[in-house]
Amino acid sequence: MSSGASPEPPPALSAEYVPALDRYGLADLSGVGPARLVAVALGASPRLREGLALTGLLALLAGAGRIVAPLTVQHVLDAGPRPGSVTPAVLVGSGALLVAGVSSVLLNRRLQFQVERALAGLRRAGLRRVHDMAATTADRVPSADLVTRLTSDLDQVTTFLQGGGIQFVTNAAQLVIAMVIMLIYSWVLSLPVLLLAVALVVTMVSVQRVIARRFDQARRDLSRMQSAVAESVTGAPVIRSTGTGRRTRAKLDEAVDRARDSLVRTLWPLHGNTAFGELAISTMTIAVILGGVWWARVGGPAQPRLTAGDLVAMVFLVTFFVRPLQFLVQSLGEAQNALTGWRRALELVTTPSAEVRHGAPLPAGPVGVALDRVSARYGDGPLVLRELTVRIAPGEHVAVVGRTGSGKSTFAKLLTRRVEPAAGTVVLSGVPLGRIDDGALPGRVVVVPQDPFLFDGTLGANIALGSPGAADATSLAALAELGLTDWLATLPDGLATPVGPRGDRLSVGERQLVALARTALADPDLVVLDEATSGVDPATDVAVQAALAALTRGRTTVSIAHRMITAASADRVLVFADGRIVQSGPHRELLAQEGPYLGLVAAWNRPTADEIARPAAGPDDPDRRNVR
Ligand SMILES: Nc1ncnc2c1ncn2[C@@H]1O[C@H](COP(=O)(O)OP(=O)(O)OP(=O)(O)O)[C@@H](O)[C@H]1O
Repeated sequence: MSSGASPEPPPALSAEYVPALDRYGLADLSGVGPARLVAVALGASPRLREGLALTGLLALLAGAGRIVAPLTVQHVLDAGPRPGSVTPAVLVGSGALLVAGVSSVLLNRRLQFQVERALAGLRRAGLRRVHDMAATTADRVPSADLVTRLTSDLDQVTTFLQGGGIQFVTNAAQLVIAMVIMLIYSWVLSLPVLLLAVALVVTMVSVQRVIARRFDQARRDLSRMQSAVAESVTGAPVIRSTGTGRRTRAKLDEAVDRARDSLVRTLWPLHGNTAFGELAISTMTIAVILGGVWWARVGGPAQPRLTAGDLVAMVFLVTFFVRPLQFLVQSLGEAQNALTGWRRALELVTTPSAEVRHGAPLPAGPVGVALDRVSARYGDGPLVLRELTVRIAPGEHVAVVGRTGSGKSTFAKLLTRRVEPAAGTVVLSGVPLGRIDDGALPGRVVVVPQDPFLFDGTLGANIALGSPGAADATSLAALAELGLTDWLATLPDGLATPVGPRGDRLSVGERQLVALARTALADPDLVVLDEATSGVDPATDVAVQAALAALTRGRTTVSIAHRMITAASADRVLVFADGRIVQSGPHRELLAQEGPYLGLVAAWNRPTADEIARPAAGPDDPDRRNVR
C-alpha cells in the first residue's frame, strides 16, 4: 500500500443492517447469507467498492484472453494451413494473449492494493472498536482476546491472498468463459462435463459447510490458545511465586492439544473434497475425448457433427474449464478459512458502538450524582447490584465500603459508564449518564484505579497525560498542590525518571501517586478512586493519604475504601452488602449503630499476618491509628 494513501473512512453500514448479537455482545454474522455478507463487507470496506466495474472488466479480459489459443488452433486446423488464414489468426491470437496478460497484471495489482487497503481499514476500525469496547464490555470480552482475534483472523486473509488467493477472480472468470464457449462449440459434449461439474459443486458445497463449521471451531480454539499463552507470559511472576507452574503448563498443553485436534478435524473433509475434485476432473476429460470421437462419427464422414478442429478445441477448452475448477477446488479450504477470518473481523467491526456521539454536555462545576433504583449485572448473569437509590452532593466525598464481592467496584463502574444499568437511571449533574456525550467525560470524570497503568516513558510524560501538552512547570505545580514535591526529590531524575514498561520501576504506591498527580492536572469534577489494598509502604502511604486529601478537597469523590482511615476521612460512608446499600452516614454515626459497618471496622482493626510479622507500628502509622 502506498504510504500516501488516504486513511480508510469509517464503516458506513447500510441503515437496515442491524446485527444480531452473540452472547458476548459482538455482532454475529455466522447465520448470514452470502449476499448479506458481501453487502456488509462492502459497507465496512468502502475501498472495495471503488472501480468494481473496471475490476470486473479486467477479470473478463484476463479470463477470455487465455481461451483464444484453442479458438485459434481450431480455426487454423479447419481452414487448412494457408498463409491467408494462419497469419491473421495468429496475429489476433497473439493480440488477445497480450491483452489478457496486461489485464491480468493490472487486475492482480488492483486487487492486491484494494484488498490490502480494505484489510488495513478493517484493522484500524477493529482496533478502534476494541478501544471503544474496552470502556464498556471489557468485563465480558477481554480486550486482549479481541486484539488476538482480530490479528489472527486478518492474518489468515493475508496468508490466503499471498498464497494466490487473488487468482481466484481470474480463475472464476476463465471458468465461466470456457463453459460458455464449450456450450457454443458442442452442447452434447458439454453435457457430461456440466453434469459432473454439478455433482462436484453439490458435494463440495455440503462438505464445505462441514469445513466452515470445523474451521470456525479451530479458529476459536486457536484464539483461546493464544490468549492462554499471553496470559501465562503476563502472569509469569504470579505463576512463579505461587508455584503453579505445573498447573499452568497443563492448562497450556490442554489448549494446544485442543487447537491441534480442531485443526486435524478440518483436514478430513478438506482432503475428501480435493480427492473428489481430482476424480471428477479426470472423468470429465475422458468423457469429452470418448464422447467427441463418438459424436464425430455419428454423422458419418460426409456430414461430421464435429470437425477435427472442434474436437481439438473442445479438449483444450475442457482443460481451460478444468484447470480453474481444479484451482478453485484446491483453494477452497484456504478460501473458506480466509472467509471465516474476514467474517469474524467484520463481526468485530460491525458490532454496534456503545459510544454516545452528539450527546448532551456535562454541566460545568462539581458533579452531583443521583442513582434511582439502579440494578446491574454482567452479561446475562445474576443481578450484582439491586435497586440502588443514592444521592451524592456536588463536592461531597463518599467512601464505599463492604466485603469483597459486595458490589463496590461495579458501583464505581456504573458511575463511569463501564457497566450499563440493567434497570434504573444514573444521573450526573441532572443529565442521565447514558445521554452524556462521550467527549464530555474525559477529564471531567476520572478514575484512579488500584494499580494505575503507566506507559513506558518518563514520570513527567505520564503525569502530563492528565492534560495533554502540559509543560513540566504545570506538572510540577500539580505535584506541589498534592504535597508531592519531597517525594519527587527522592527520585533520581525528577520528572525525567523513566518508569519502565507499565510503570514497573515504581512501587504500586508510587504508581498511585503518579495517577493522583495526573488526575490533579486533569482537574476533574468527579473522582472515582479505587484505593490500593496492598503493596504500599508506610512512607509512601503517608504521601498517598496527603495527596488524596488535597485532590479530593472541593471535588465530588467516590472512594472505594479498603481501610478505615479512608472511610473515616470521607464525609459519608456507604456500606454495601450483597449488591445493596445497607448503611449510609458519616463514619462516627455508623460506629454508633449496630450493623455490618462495625464488623468491617473490627476486621480493619485486626492486625494482618504481615503486620504481626513486622515490628509494632508507631503511633504515626495512619492505618493503625484508633479512629474511634
Ligand atoms: N466481569 C465480571 N463478570 C461477571 N461477574 C462479575 C464481574 N465483575 C464482578 N462480578 C461479580 O459481581 C459481584 C460484585 O463484584 P464487585 O467487583 O463489584 O465487588 P467488590 O465489592 O468491588 O469486590 P472487591 O472488593 O473484591 O473488589 C461479584 O459477585 C462478582 O463476582
